Amino acid sequence: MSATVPLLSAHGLTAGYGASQVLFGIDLEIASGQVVTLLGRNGMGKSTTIKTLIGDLTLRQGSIQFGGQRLDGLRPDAIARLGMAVVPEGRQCFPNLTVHEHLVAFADVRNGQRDSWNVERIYRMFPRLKERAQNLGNQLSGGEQQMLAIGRALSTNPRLLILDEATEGLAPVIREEIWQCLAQLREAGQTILVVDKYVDRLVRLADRHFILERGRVVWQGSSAELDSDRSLWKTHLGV
Ligand SMILES: Nc1ncnc2c1ncn2[C@@H]1O[C@H](COP(=O)(O)OP(=O)(O)OP(=O)(O)O)[C@@H](O)[C@H]1O
Repeated sequence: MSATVPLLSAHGLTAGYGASQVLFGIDLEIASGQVVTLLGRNGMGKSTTIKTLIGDLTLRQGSIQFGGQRLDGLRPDAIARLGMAVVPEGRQCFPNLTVHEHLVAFADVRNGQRDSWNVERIYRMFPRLKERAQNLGNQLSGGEQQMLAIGRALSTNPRLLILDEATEGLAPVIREEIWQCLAQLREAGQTILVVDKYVDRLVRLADRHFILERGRVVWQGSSAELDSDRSLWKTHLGV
């Protein structure tokens, strides 16, 4: 736990879908500049936690503080404006917008922020997007769409970048490009929350990990702790 106030602090999150409760009191903290993961087998509540953090799903109990502000009850667009950007599962690029249009349409330069993400900086991170600048969203490969989804999220200059299964369905070489990009973002001080299943890669990328099981955090710790205890991998992650 960091000595300073965390960028994100969630306590006792309870949420679900209709009559079905999925989260049973999730506690989560992310310090500024940290890369944190949510791990767990399929259906354990990782995406539901993210949907609750970004306001897509109603928080039933508990509280969320982000950058010193309470988020409970705020709409997703208000939460996004406070600096939370999500790269969702399935990427969701617009078929009729060009790559360039995607990167300028949502751009937001936060006041006084140095080194902000403008379109040139995003093209430097993803040279392939520059080559494809005038192509439409539906003309891109899966990997290019994923890079665009990350670039679009960065264009809002988020304080917290959230990736939900960002490497799902990508070829190993493209997946590695995405990991490299996240490593560069980490070097640049970007705070990131990642959901993904490649634990062996995530222990090299991230600082801390939270393992979910049936809507509860059953373990949290550092990469070194997770790396050195393979029984956790077997028991909770099935790897
Ligand atoms: N829209 C929905 N309506 C009803 N139940 C849902 C909905 N989305 C998810 N669930 C259920 O909530 C539980 C948690 O799902 P969630 O997607 O959060 O899991 P996850 O840990 O992200 O796993 P996965 O890797 O499979 O996405 C599962 O039992 C799932 O079936």
